[in-house]
Amino acid sequence: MTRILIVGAGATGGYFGARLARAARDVTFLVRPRRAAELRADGLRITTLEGSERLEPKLVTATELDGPYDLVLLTVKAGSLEAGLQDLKPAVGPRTAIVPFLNGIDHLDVIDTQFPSAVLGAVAKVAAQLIPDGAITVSPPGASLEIGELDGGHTARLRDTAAALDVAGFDVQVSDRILTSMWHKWVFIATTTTITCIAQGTIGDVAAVSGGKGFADAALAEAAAVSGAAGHPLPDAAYVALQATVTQEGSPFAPSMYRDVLDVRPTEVEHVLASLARAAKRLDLSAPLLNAAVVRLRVHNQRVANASRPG
Ligand SMILES: NC(=O)C1=CN([C@@H]2O[C@H](COP(=O)(O)OP(=O)(O)OC[C@H]3O[C@@H](n4cnc5c(N)ncnc54)[C@H](OP(=O)(O)O)[C@@H]3O)[C@@H](O)[C@H]2O)C=CC1
Ligand SMILES: CC(C)(CO)C(=O)C(=O)O
Repeated sequence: MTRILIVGAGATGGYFGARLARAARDVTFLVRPRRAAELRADGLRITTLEGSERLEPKLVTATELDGPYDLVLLTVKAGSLEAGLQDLKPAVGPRTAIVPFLNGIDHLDVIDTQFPSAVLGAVAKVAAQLIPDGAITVSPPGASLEIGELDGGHTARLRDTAAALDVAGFDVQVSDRILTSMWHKWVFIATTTTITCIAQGTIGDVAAVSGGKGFADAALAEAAAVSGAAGHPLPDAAYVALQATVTQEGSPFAPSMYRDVLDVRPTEVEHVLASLARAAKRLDLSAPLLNAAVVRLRVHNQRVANASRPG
């Protein structure tokens, strides 16, 4: 059976890992000592609209890793990427496939440098949150995972990975254009983060005020222009659908980075927003809203860092 290692048992790793464990896949979570203690004491607790469940997950810490796994789901945030890859070293062999859940695309090169040819492209979708008591809450509309070889190839490891991940609780799709899918999700996450973090409200809050829809439209236009100029244009129908989503009245939607702001946690501003703003600059595109959101979130991150400094 495919040996699966989930790096991180936070919102996404905990949810997808729990679904795989429930389906009797051979799943181990690589966690740090504090999370290991919490999970040993309280179990891995997941709450969805259908109810709550508790699992006793198989855990390992970095010093306990004893050899390669077949498949690694990398579910740490961007700020923990380098350290996570370092910890992961004993678990990656010549045949290990790594599936990263991170938004954006810069991590692909970082992983490839450390573990050449191991990484698959991936788009993870779920609205999940690790709450302060260590449980994970998941909101509708459900979860999915799209994976693919970066060169679009149809390899045996891709087929094996998809088969190992094909369980109840999330959809799995294989794509021969995974980089484009990653760019398009990046457009979505950067747009909704820009809208909600600058305006300090949900998508519905912004759509409800005068000027809100125009602001949301403009944020989408900036992000989509970068994707297009980078070689991944949004098809017209996808653009129109995104436009409807980001201007939808009554929408309670808020991306994970806005939830991070509300909960006073550091955001992935450099990886998700600043990187796209830099791409805009390289491509000679103007992106004033993206740049404003970058500054807004850098200030937030600085406040969080200052607050956690002793004295
Ligand atoms: N949340 C969401 O709805 C979605 C998030 N994403 C993306 O997925 C990624 C993960 O997000 P999310 O799951 O929300 O993040 P969380 O913060 O909820 O979970 C990340 C987990 O990684 C753990 N971790 C960090 N470093 C290590 C390490 N070296 N070894 C083991 N565990 C480690 C942290 O544990 P600790 O610090 O306690 O040790 C934490 O529990 C992000 O890039 C995000 O953008 C994508 C789709 C949806
Ligand atoms: C947009 C969403 C919820 C999709 O899974 C996401 O990736 C995030 O909020 O970080």
